[in-house]
Amino acid sequence: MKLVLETKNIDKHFHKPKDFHVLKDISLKVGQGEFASIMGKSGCGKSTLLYILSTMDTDYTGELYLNGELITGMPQQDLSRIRNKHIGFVFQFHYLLSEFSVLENVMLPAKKLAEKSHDEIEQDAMGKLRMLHIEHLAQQKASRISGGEKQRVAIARALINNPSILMGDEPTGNLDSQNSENVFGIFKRLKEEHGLSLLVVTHDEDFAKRTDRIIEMEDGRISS
Ligand SMILES: Nc1ncnc2c1ncn2[C@@H]1O[C@H](COP(=O)(O)OP(=O)(O)OP(=O)(O)O)[C@@H](O)[C@H]1O
Repeated sequence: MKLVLETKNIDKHFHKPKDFHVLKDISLKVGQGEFASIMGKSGCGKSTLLYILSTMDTDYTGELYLNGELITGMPQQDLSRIRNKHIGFVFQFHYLLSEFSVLENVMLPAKKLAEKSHDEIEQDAMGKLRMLHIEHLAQQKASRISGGEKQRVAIARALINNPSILMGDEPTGNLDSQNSENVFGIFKRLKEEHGLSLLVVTHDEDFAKRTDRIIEMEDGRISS
């Protein structure tokens, strides 16, 4: 199986207010087309780990590989490009720009990457909206759509640069059960129809049970 994400022996300490060994010897692998979830008690280090895996935090020891390439130690400028191109991120809160239209929000990460023309990016963005059955919302202001719709727009935005992996930090944490189910269905379809890899931190056992693999964390370690 082709590996999309791999870590070797990741350790991290917080130094303030006192030394705290938050991540301990984290080695994990996520293959192409794999849908994995991370579970564990509040405070066990899940978000801290996801921050490192998504290349936003570089203050750790050990190694992080994306598509077989060593990411650890790369200059910030390269990291930001790799992040934008290869990693999609969906948070608990959608972080859409409320005064921009849905379409403009989805186009933003592709504009930042600046590899395609405005028209191509617009076509791609409409394609993602169609895929998520929200193309009718394209011209709506982001502030004027429902919570479930906002999360689907956030997923479309995370997919606009065709990432290798989609990461989620409690992506259904703010949603009711019907909208959570919709998001699970979308993730499953992305895996099955598009071969996307997904790694999702969740407290929702029902969600996690239906992923390919649950990575259990306990006190900064992977326990199973
Ligand atoms: N910047 C920081 N400085 C010091 N300690 C921190 C910092 N950020 C997080 N922590 C601590 O590190 C531990 C792990 O936090 P983290 O947010 O990764 O946990 P989590 O498993 O994602 O929790 P939750 O499920 O509640 O979101 C917690 O004890 C937290 O208080």
